[in-house]
Amino acid sequence: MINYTAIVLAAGQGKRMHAGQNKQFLMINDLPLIIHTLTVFVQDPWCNEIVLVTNKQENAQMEEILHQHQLSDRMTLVNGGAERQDSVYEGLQAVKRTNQPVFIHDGARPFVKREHLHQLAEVVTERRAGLLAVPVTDTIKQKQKEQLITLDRHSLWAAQTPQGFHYPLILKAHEEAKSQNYYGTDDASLVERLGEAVNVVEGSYDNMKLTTPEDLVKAKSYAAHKGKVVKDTMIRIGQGFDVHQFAEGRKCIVGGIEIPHDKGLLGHSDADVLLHTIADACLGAIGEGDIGRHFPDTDDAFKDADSGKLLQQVWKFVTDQGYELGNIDCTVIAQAPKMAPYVEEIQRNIAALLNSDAERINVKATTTEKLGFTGRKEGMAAQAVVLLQK
Ligand SMILES: Nc1ccn([C@@H]2O[C@H](COP(=O)(O)OP(=O)(O)OP(=O)(O)O)[C@@H](O)[C@H]2O)c(=O)n1
Ligand SMILES: C[C@](O)(CO)[C@H](O)COP(=O)(O)O
Repeated sequence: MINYTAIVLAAGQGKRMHAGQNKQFLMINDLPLIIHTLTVFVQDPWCNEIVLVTNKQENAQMEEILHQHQLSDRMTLVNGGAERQDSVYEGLQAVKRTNQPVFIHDGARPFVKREHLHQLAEVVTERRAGLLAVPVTDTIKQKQKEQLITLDRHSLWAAQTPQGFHYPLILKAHEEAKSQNYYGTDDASLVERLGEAVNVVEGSYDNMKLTTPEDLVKAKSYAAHKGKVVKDTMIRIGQGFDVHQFAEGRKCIVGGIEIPHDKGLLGHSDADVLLHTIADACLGAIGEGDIGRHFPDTDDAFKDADSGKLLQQVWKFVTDQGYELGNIDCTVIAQAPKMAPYVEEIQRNIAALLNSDAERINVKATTTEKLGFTGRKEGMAAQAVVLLQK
């Protein structure tokens, strides 16, 4: 997972839309245009910062619709400038996470696909600058006096947004353009002026920019038939529960961490009660049964197996189906050993196993007030809930 910041531009006037108001507020079926666009980023687990650039006169209206759609606390609002480029500059000033890729995106492009956002994040991380673009499909001609001269279509691409950059690079590009009073029609062109390569990620023709009334008709039809971002998100939830008894001469491994204790957990594998529970919750979420079905305790291959490796295999089933982690919440139930000193290390270890980050994983521990088998220190139990999304 690569975290990125999204600057979403909504401070224009939408004059070419001829709607008598900023096109960002126009309804595409049941949602305003800008809510469609923001939802893509709000729902992308890779996006951990959103800066929304608004028109000063429209602050109250924008705040109202953000509030209506429970998005107010997910983003920083900043006022834009006279031209798109001025608005981007204001957005850049408001970015807090300057050590991760920053994407600049038109609020008027509501249908960008998550897979392309992730490809862009990878390209920017490796090569500092990138943009989404598509090969042109019309024959493009250049007007020279009264004639149209045909250009070679094979080398022509239509630039889209987002365009993504290392923060210091795009800031420098904008500062240079500002000091020279140079205006370009996109951000990549400002970076090109510095002599830096901007790498292409082939996007989708669905990532249209709503500019004219005809575009609005197309967007409504697209949203109605297949592109409606809110309803297309698949969410799956799974829960797990597991118990292992204590035994002499065994290691006490919980969440992949060996915990000092006079007894360990008994099982066919390393008996990591917490990782088994999480694996079960993941399998439950994708409707794939439980770990007993995939790694039977009658199979010698799994004798003393490292449960971290089993969880990684389970996680591959999950990611092969296109899901990503929303979050995991789990509870270790044990009278002893004391778990609190190990909780953070366990969270980090689970995050590493799932190629995720520790903020998405919450591990709690409880005793059972000396009641039951855990209270009598005969064993340990664990529960987990996992949320997956794609
Ligand atoms: N001063 C400006 C101008 C444009 N934008 C934003 O940049 C995006 C792309 O610009 P465009 O499609 O040209 O939008 P408008 O400027 O609103 O449209 P028009 O040129 O027709 O007035 C839009 O999301 C728009 O809100 C902006 O934030 N600040
Ligand atoms: C940035 C852009 O969307 C890339 O295609 C485009 O250049 C914006 O142009 P606009 O005239 O400001 O809409």
